[in-house]
Amino acid sequence: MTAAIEVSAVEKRFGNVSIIRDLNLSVAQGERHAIIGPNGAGKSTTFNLISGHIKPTSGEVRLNGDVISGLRPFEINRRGLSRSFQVTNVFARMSVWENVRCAVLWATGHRYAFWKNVDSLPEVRERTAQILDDIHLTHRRDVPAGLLTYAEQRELEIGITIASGATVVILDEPTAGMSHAETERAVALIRRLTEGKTLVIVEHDMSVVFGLADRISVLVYGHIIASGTPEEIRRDPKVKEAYLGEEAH
Ligand SMILES: Nc1ncnc2c1ncn2[C@@H]1O[C@H](COP(=O)(O)OP(=O)(O)OP(=O)(O)O)[C@@H](O)[C@H]1O
Repeated sequence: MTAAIEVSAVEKRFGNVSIIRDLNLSVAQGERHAIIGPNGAGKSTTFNLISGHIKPTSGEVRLNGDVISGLRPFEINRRGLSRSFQVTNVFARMSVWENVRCAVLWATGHRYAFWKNVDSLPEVRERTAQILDDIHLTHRRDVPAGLLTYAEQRELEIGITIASGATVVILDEPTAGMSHAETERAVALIRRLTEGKTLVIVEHDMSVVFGLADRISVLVYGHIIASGTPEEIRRDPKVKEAYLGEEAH
C-alpha cells in the first residue's frame, strides 16, 4: 500500500548550516508514528518540511504517493494533511464555538463565505457541535478561547487539527506544559480522534510516545538513526547511546 507520508533523501540547509541531512521517513496508512530526539535535533524543522512551511534544499516529500514538496501549506492542507504547532495557535478573542466553526468552514469548502450567515448552514452547525462534544468543550462553547485554561486551549487545538477532516494529522508536542492528569486526558483524546487516520507526533514525554506510537523514529543531528516498533527502539543500542540513555534500561 502507498505510504501516507514518504520523505526521501531530504536535506535542509539554512545558509551554510545543514540542519536536516539525508532524511528518510516512511509512515504507513493508519499508523501512529512518533518522532523523538534531543533538543535541536530538527524535529520541528522536519514537520515544517512535511507541512510546506519550509521547502527542502533537496529531496522529496510525498503525501499518499503525490509529491507535495514545493506546494504551499494550504495546498498541502487541502490534500488532506493537517498540523498543529508547538505553540498554541487558537484565535484568542473568538469563542470556542467560532474557533471550531472556522476549521469546519474550511474543511467543508465554505472557506470564503464570510458574507453568509454561516450558522444557518446545518452541516456546519452539526459538525461544529459534534467536534465540541468530541473534545468535551460543549460547556465552554461561548467562552473566548483565550480565557480557557492552558490544557483546554491545547485540547481545542488538537480537536481543530484532527477534526478538520484531514486523513493525515501531525501534532507538534501536543502535551507540552501539561500536568500528568491533563496529559493522560489529551492522549485519550488523541487516540480517540485519530482512530482510522495517520498520525505523526513529536513528543518529549516518553510515556506518551511508548504508549501511543505503533512505530518510532529517532532523529539526531537532522538524521534518522533508527525507525521501528517501540520494542525495537527500546532495544536499539544506537538509540540508547544517542538519546534514551539510562531511561531505556
Ligand atoms: N529558520 C531557521 N534558520 C536557521 N536555523 C534554524 C531555523 N529553524 C531551525 N533552525 C535550527 O535548526 C535546528 C533544529 O531546530 P528544530 O526546532 O527543528 O529542533 P527540534 O528538534 O524541534 O528542537 P526542540 O526539541 O527543542 O523543539 C536548531 O539548531 C535550530 O536553531
